[in-house]
Amino acid sequence: MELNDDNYLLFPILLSPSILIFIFVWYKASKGLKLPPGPPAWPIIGNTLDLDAQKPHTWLANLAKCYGPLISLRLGPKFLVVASSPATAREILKTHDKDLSGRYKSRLSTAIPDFKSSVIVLSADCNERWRFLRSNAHLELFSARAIESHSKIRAEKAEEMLHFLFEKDNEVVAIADILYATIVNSLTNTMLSEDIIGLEENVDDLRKFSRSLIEFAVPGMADIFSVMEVFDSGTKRKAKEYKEKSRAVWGNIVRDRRGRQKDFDATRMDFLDVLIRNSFDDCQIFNVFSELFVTSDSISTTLEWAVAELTRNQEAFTKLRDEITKSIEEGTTITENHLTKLPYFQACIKETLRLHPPSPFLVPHCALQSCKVMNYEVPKNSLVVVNIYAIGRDPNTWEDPLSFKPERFLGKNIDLKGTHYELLPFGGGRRICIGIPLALKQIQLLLASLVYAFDWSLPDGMDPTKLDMSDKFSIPLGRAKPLLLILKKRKHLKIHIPPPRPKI
Ligand code: HEM
Repeated sequence: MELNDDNYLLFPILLSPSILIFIFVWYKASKGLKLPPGPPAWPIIGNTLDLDAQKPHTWLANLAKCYGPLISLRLGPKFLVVASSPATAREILKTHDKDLSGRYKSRLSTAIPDFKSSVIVLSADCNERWRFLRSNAHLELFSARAIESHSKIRAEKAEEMLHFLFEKDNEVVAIADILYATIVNSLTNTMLSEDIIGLEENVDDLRKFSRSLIEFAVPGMADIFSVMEVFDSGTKRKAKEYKEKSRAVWGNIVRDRRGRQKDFDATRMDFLDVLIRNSFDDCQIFNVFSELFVTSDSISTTLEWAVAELTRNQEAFTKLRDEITKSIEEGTTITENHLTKLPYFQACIKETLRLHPPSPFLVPHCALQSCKVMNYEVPKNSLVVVNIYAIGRDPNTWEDPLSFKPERFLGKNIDLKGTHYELLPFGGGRRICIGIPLALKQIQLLLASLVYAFDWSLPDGMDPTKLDMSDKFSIPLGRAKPLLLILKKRKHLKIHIPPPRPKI
């Protein structure tokens, strides 16, 4: 029998008297702690059955309204601590950053060979290996020099997307899929100098693989209730699937490159060469790449939300297009550098990330040490999350929080670098996202290209103000229904878009 996260029927059988005694002792001991407030918990199972797995972000936001900006819940014998205000986020990501900078070590992550020595996002703590990978990824992919040197790749991929969409002129397109394939290829070209998917291909399989990695960062039922380990065949199966799929995606590329190392040309070195030359084995390389490529989904999801919001808010769309148009010289291409100087454009991106953060809880942190946050105990090994979805929609922080109003950011000194605790789409502290510069460049270039090159409309003459904006919980937090859009190439485009380069 396979254990899955919805399977609670085994509890009565599993809870033998000795286990009950153990949990009772633990429960009594934790009673003495002054934990953050939270909803009443059942003995033994805690709040596990209360958790709304369909909409945890809104459920936890509502709990914060009842119990305050720092709450605690019990997942069996484990604690979950949730911060839902700028002040409590600051406590987690700045004041207690060192103690709370761990990641959850799930059974799934320990079932993969060499996992802990080849991941950044999911590294259980900030150890030497994490530092090595983080600094090398920074140097090769995200430093100012690296970002600049890869700008050609991003421009080429944006042009490929435009040509593809010109071909689909006036047809209905699932815009997130095309953006996703564009971003995946842009990222894999940056990391290992190759495309891995065609724009016309179905992206579902690749996206499914990418989303399966999220499960590595959170506890499943067998993590929470160790008595269930005996029934847990799901972990083994998922680990096997991950290994097979990661080999299928990266295996040939890595094998090929190893074969070409004798002709190594230092002037064309990419991140894959760096890993090979630092003696990473195949599995380790697959882990590094799988983890980094997951982020393409966050970028395309952000763009899909931005396009949906701008479709619904015609006034904002017109203002944005005017600003972009004025900044482009006749006969030139859209370039990344001038986009950073457009205030309304930057405000639209911040406003999208405020309302629709792809990671509504960041990547869950884990307490490496017990510590006191705002006079409450956070026990060692607690799972600690910041509900940035709740913070972004809190009327105590934002006026008219549910409306898309980029103007709110104009003239305000609020950036995305993790020190303005009311806006934290990339997290903060030592586990802050290292891909911020790349993610922003990519979002800016692709959004500007779509706004500038096309007139947008919805299928069947649908009224844009009636567009359904519901979300469906997943990581990244995406739209409940994919955005279907008709893009019509604008007449008299004054930018130059070179013809696509023939594929070799
Ligand atoms: C819209 C796009 C993106 C969003 C919203 C985003 C968001 C985040 C968030 C919330 C975290 C966790 C921060 C925390 O735990 O406090 C994170 C971590 C990370 N991100 Fe991103 N990210 C994006 C794009 C990227 C890209 C393009 C890359 C690289 C290719 C990247 C690489 C990483 C890495 C390596 C970490 C782990 C840092 C660590 O644990 O030390 N991200 N990101």
